[in-house]
Amino acid sequence: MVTGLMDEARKLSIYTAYNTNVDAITYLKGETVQRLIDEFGADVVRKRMDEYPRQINEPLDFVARLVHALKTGKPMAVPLVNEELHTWFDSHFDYDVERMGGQAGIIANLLANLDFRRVTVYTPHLAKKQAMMFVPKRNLFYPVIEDGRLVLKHPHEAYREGDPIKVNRIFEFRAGTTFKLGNETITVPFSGRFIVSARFESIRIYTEPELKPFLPAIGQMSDGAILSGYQGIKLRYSDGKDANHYLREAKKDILLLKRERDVKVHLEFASIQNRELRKKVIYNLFPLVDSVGMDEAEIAHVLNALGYSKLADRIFTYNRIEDTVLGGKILIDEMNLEILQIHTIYYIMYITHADNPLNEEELRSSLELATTLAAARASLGEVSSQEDFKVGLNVPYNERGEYVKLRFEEAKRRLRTREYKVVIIPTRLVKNPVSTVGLGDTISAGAFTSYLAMLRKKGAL
Ligand SMILES: Nc1ncnc2c1ncn2[C@@H]1O[C@H](COP(=O)(O)OP(=O)(O)O)[C@@H](O)[C@H]1O
Ligand SMILES: O=P(O)(O)OC[C@H]1O[C@](O)(CO)[C@@H](O)[C@@H]1O
Ligand SMILES: [Mg+2]
Repeated sequence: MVTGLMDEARKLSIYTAYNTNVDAITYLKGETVQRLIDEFGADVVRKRMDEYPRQINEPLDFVARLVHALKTGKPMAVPLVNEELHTWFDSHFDYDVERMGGQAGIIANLLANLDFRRVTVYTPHLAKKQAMMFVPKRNLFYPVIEDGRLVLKHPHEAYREGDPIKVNRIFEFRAGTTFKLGNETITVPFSGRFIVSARFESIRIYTEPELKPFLPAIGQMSDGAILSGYQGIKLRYSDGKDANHYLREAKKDILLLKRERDVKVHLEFASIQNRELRKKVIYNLFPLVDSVGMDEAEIAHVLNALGYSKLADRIFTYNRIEDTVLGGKILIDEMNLEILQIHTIYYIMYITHADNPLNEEELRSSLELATTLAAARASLGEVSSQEDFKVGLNVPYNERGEYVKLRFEEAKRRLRTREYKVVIIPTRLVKNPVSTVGLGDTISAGAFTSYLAMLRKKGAL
């Protein structure tokens, strides 16, 4: 059934923007973490963990946030604001794997590999190295303006010498890894990734002014748009520009995309450490988009920014289904979203209003496709073809699958859900994933496009 749905989804044309980067991946071993802790001293690390730095200014900030992430097993991302630290990272870690990073880049490659009709990707900075990380597929395009006209070229033909390049450091951690923090023995509870996101002045999240007038045309030729990268906006820049400026432009972009055709827009949320910025992104952009996707740490952060700090703490600490449903209901109501998708390690959930054109079974099948796609990527490292997708079908549901369903039924009885459609599926979880970074992007791309495919079949797109 999901294979048939994938065939439908593949008929779509998708636009995706804004963020791409190079992910430099390190696979963390217990000894590596131990060495870091020993270098700074357990007490010093613990003290900095209590201070909970929101950005990385010096190596100790990194070590403290990394150890915190490992202790909770949560997917976290912390901005790196001090460019000089690259040298420190280089002296402490080997980066064997370099690959496409950033929601827009990952999703563009994925959908192109799955033979979608047309994938148009836009990223404001396209250095040669970045461009070459795009897959050599003929259905993949980058918009270029030539003689005042919109021309679609493959990213390999569209790079600009001299564009800045952004490198994020990814630390993949695995459940069961152990190390000691002083007397405390820490065992990592879940596999995941810790992202050190480069946040430097030179990288901006925006559409170049020459391209902007063509956004209505791009919207018109697309069945859906997947936008992300807003987490990369900084509150202030030295040239006087600020987050308000970039968010105003981001709002214009969405309205322009929708001008000629009410193209559905999905926003893939990513961790924003700064609460002020997080709030701005939520309040400015969520009301303009149709669909939002995020992970469990992110929904907790979002609810916190909206003032629901107790609920946020509960989700962050216990990840209970009932709390996530409650949080999801709050979010789709306050932001009037058409659909919200939350992915967690054990389950994926959709929440819509009761009048959504799709029925619960259809919504579930969209999530089934999403987890199958993620399982394929986790097994293989990359989904390079339609055939690869099928690998996901052989990955069993996680061992808590039945428990998840039970708790969900309980939650539905306890909470008022009549005005909503809430569906959940257990994840297909790969025991030894090649990597986990980008699996959430994969889930969201699979979920949103299959959702669109079903809407289209019903004449609701
Ligand atoms: N080993 C695995 N096998 C299959 N799916 C996984 C595995 N590990 C994580 N996932 C899925 O990937 C999601 C990660 O999403 P997210 O935290 O948004 O990552 P990213 O932002 O790096 O894409 C999890 O919520 C889970 O559903
Ligand atoms: O927030 P940034 O720096 O744009 O980075 C996003 C990060 O999220 C991912 O896209 C995974 O979701 C990584 O590939 C990337 O490093
Ligand atoms: Mg994510």
